[in-house]
Order: sequence, then C-alpha cells, then structure tokens
Amino acid sequence: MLELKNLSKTYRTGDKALQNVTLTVPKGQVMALIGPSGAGKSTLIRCINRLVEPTSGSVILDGTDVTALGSGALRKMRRKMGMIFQQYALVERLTVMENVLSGRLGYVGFWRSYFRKYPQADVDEAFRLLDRVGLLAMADKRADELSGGQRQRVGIARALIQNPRLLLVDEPTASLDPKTSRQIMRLICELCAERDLAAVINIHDVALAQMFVERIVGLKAGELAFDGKPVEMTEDVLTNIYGEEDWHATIREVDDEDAEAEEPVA
Ligand SMILES: Nc1ncnc2c1ncn2[C@@H]1O[C@H](COP(=O)(O)OP(=O)(O)OP(=O)(O)O)[C@@H](O)[C@H]1O
Repeated sequence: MLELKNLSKTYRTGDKALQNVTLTVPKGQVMALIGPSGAGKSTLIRCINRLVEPTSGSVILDGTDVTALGSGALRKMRRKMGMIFQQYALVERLTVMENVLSGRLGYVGFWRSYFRKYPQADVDEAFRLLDRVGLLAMADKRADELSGGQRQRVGIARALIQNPRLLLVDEPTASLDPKTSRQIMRLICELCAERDLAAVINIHDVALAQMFVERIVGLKAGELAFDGKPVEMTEDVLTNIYGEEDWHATIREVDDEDAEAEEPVA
C-alpha cells in the first residue's frame, strides 16, 4: 500500500538524512521506526507526505507516485495521510470539538472552515470519534485545559476524521508518562486494526514498540539497519543500531499473553 523506493534526502547543509531507503508497508500494518537521534526518522515520515521534499527516490501510496504530484494533487493526496505529532499541534484556544473538526479542513471549502460551518455529517463523525477515544464528555473544553494524554487523543481523533489510508505518527508518546504512553500506543494500534489502517510510528522507546507493533524498522545514519518482528530485536541488533551498551533491560521478552493482559483504555 505504501512503497518507498530508494528514498534519499540530503539537506542543503549537506546532511545525508536518508540514503536509499526501500521498504513496503502493506495495508493494515503498523510499523515502528526506531533509531538514534539524527538517524532520519522524522525526515522519513516527512518525506512520505512531502513536508520535506525527498532529494531522490519515490513514495508510492495506493499506486500513486506522491513524489511526482503537483501542488493541487498533493493537497488531495495528503488527505489520505493522517499525521499525529509529539507536541499534539492543537489550537490551544479552540475546543476539543473544533480541534477534531479541523482535521476536515482539507475537505471543506475555505469560507466554510473560516466560519467553522462544518457539515453535520462531519460533526456527527467527530462525536463518534471523541466517544471512541474516550473524550466525549470533554467535547466543549478548550484544548489548553487538557492533560497530555487527553491532548494526544484529540490529535488521534483529528487525524482519523480525515478518513486517512495511512497514519504518520511522530513520537506520539515522547511527552507522556509510561502508563499514558501505553494507553496511547494501544489506542493507535487498536484503531488501525479496526479500520485496516497502515501506520508508520516514529518512536524512541524500543520496549514500547515491541509491546504493540508487528514490525520494527531500524534506521542508522539514514540507512535501513533492521527490518523484522519485535521478537527478532536482539541485543546484537540494538548494538548495531545504537552502539555498544548493556541492552538487556531494554529488550522485552514479547509474548502474546502480556499484550492481552494489558487493561483496555477507559
Ligand atoms: N531542516 C534541516 N536542515 C538541515 N539538516 C537537517 C534538517 N532536519 C534534519 N536535519 C539533519 O538530518 C539528520 C536526520 O534528522 P532527523 O530529524 O530526521 O532524525 P531523527 O531520527 O528524527 O532524530 P530525533 O530522534 O532526534 O528526532 C540529522 O543529521 C539532522 O541534523
């Protein structure tokens, strides 16, 4: 469904952030992207929706070469890619509902969105999504009244109201406590499963990635250094990606019972 072919990015500064990255993400697959700071994870995610222009190579989504699109077609294509950010990127003075509805901006006309006159179907869907992410009672609260975990749930609902085919998720749990981080990862993975949505999740926490996703890709200095299942993530693999350390405590013995024992999101 998503294909990256020899994707490379060299910034004007000469930094080779990505070098010949080739990988395919099938429909419905949730993939975690790990790697040390500066390995190119954010660059890769941003090259997919061309917030960063790749220097060479291509990004194919549902058979369309995203890298070849003009600006109008790119705008339409971006509707298919929901983005979830580390710092949530909410409009603080707007309500939870308004923030969720802003995910429809790519669909409704300028004046309609300017006057915040969203179609009733969008409003109904926003209520459904808020219910699903556990925030229905908060629909009228201002974003700046929410906790980090609640903000990220709004960010998730805003990405989903776009009705995307792919979720691009940049460090969704970096600002959250360990329990909330698990809840957010679980929610993202459950929603992807419910909607047969593919996701690329950029994440520093290797154990958290192992706990929830089915595939982990490791980047090192802009190149693919690992592509496999969570159970294949050994200490040697981590040493290759991050360098020499005692990785024993980081690596999690993954088994299905563990994942099932987690309590569901309230
Ligand atoms: N706008 C930019 N201009 C120049 N160089 C950049 C720019 N953005 C990133 N880089 C460089 O590209 C490389 C990859 O950066 P990137 O942010 O993609 O890594 P990352 O793996 O996401 O790091 P982190 O985990 O710290 O967010 C780094 O060497 C970085 O300095």
